Amino acid sequence: MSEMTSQAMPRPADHPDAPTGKVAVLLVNLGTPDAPEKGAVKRYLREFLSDRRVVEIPPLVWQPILRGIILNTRPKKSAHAYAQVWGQDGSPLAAITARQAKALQARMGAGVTVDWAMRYGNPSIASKVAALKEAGHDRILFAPLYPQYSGATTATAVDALGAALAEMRWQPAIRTLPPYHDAPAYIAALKADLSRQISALPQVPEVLLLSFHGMPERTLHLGDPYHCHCRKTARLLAEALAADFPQMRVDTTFQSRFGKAKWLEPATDTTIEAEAKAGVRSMAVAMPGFSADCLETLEEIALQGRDTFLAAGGESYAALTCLNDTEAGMDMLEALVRRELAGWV
Ligand SMILES: C=CC1=C(C)c2cc3[nH]c(cc4nc(cc5[nH]c(cc1n2)c(C)c5CCC(=O)O)C(CCC(=O)O)=C4C)c(C)c3C=C
Ligand SMILES: [Fe+2]
Ligand SMILES: [Fe+2]
Repeated sequence: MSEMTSQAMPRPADHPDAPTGKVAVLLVNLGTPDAPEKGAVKRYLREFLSDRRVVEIPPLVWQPILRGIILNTRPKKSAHAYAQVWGQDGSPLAAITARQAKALQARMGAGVTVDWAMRYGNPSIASKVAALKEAGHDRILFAPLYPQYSGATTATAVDALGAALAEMRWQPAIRTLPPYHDAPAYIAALKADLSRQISALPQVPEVLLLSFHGMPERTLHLGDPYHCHCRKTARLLAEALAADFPQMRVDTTFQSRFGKAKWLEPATDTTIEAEAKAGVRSMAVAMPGFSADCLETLEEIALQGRDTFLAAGGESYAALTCLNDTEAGMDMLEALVRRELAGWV
């Protein structure tokens, strides 16, 4: 068949050659168990902690430890923690990410499809990328919702995207959202939302901790930019907040330590205790590295953190919420996404 004949032939809308040109945004976060139960948590932790981007110990050494010890002890403890924060609509991380996608869809209008996926557990990145392609999206903005880049979060999400694309004969075109730790829209959203929350407290706290998820300290020396990104976010945010709350001291800490290696310091839990013991009576903790509230913010910081602070002599403790699907948070997401979609829509 000549080129001319084939071009003259009418093409049905569902023909694979039909130029659909549909654009999608896929919001991605870490992932969470399907239920706050031992079995579901074990499946989730097996996938998560088998990721060589997350635990950088040779598999021949790590897998026996993971399967022989950790997966026999941690799921029960973690399931109990998840049960304390589980809501009507499931895991907070999944429920909030779904709400962010819905709110962004409303802002972007019918010209762009917005969906969400998780790096571990469900809904998987592979299933969503395949479904978007199937539905005629030939351009996808892949947006891992980690303001600070790390190998253990951003890179592994992009790895999973790459693995999904590797299964496709005809791939969609891809853009990925870069880290946004110092984006003016991000710092402005945090300043607005945290100022609102702090102003609603009975008093301005003496100390505000900016608590970021930790990482093994070794990753810093290997060149992972995560620690530097956290420090820069903290500096810009502290400068922005100083205008509204000049008396409030702002410090940076790292939470959620896992395993035996040395992690980034200072640690959030020991700092909360040390501050109370040193005479600080009122404290607030913000977690700017989390785009959505999750186990690590709602259980570790809001519940355990309060117990620690009060037991050490503190009197007033507030765990501030993440940007989630607040107006400020959605203004930021919309701005970042529109910037990345330039030329596509
Ligand atoms: C926001 C950035 C995150 C970084 C960086 C990060 C690194 C990291 N995490 C672990 C181990 C665990 N993290 C767990 C939960 C968890 N971690 C993040 C985010 C980051 N992790 C989130 C958003 C969550 C919450 C998930 C939820 O369902 O709500 C857990 C599981 C829970 C538990 O059993 O405690 C583990 C384990 C490592 C080892 C690591 C860096 C190498
Ligand atoms: Fe984590
Ligand atoms: Fe934790």
